[in-house]
Amino acid sequence: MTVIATESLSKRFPRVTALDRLSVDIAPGVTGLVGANGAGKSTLIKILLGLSPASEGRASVLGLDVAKDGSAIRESVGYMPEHDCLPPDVSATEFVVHMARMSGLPPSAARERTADTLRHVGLYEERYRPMGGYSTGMKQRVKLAQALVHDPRLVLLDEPTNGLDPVGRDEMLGLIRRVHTDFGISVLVTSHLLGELERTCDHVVVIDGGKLLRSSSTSDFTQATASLAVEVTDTTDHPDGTKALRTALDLAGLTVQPAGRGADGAPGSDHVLLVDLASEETYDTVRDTIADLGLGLVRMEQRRHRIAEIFRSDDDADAPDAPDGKTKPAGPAGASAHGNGGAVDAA
Ligand SMILES: Nc1ncnc2c1ncn2[C@@H]1O[C@H](COP(=O)(O)OP(=O)(O)OP(=O)(O)O)[C@@H](O)[C@H]1O
Repeated sequence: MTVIATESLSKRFPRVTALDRLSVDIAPGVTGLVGANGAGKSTLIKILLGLSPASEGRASVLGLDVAKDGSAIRESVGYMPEHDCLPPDVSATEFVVHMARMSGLPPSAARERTADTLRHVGLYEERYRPMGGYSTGMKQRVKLAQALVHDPRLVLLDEPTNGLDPVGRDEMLGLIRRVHTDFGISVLVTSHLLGELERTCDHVVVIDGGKLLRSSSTSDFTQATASLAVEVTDTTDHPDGTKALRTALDLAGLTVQPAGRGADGAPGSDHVLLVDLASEETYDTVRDTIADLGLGLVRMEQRRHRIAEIFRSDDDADAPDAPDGKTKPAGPAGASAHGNGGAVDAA
């Protein structure tokens, strides 16, 4: 079963091709749509909602044709737009009730659902305050609440973590996950941060220049790219701390290489080591080895993923279909014609 299916979907504006023969099937669950700014994410969402016609190709949402059934789609689908769209003088309650009424709910059901959804997004206490005084995080929560209020089967969330600090991001990602686990609603969530979607989504679709780069389960992405970037200080005992650490980690049986220069030509650092994340214990081994050597730890973090790595893993695997058979990659050759390589980082 698919909730969203596109077939050779294209959208051309006079100066730019925003979507270029995009074919992808999205199953129920939480799916991340990742791409750099301008990759075509918002354009795809607008087509899926029946708000903007495609130039070519076909798309269906919940089995409905986007070209013909726009209003039926919008009845069953919630939409959280990217940009700020909240009237500053009204309260969250007034606004979400209004959106519920616009979706066809009778007044009492609209009030009830509004209270439930605002509670779900953690805005219950502040719900009667004018939204002009809300923080960015609170505004994002109201936008999420209005997308959920009419009890949709699917929600399309356009950059819901935009403008949030790391804590706010984590909270929003947790809420998004619970939209599916608590209510069974499928989610398509866009971001330019691959790393944050990896933590939240069952499946990740990557687009670049309007083309499909890759569509696969999140675990496939993580396995393909998991490594630990480690940077240490030098000491009097170890004037080249990085070298000493590399030798010790080799002896401890870990696979280590210098970060050097990235495959996409981005500058790396001679002082950063990349350690293959064989298991959770890798963290402990690295920490203990650094402590034994008496070195200072500057940073230890899961390595940032870059679009270039996705190209590389596609090459290595000869652009295979995902195990569930849903993937139809456009292939790295076509995708690399666009200039956004390296612009998508992990959170
Ligand atoms: N109405 C429009 N007229 C002309 N060009 C457009 C229009 N809407 C989008 N585009 C162009 O289409 C491309 C894809 O834009 P889109 O907004 O879908 O990207 P995005 O992945 O959502 O990026 P962002 O996160 O920056 O919004 C961009 O080059 C954009 O400038």
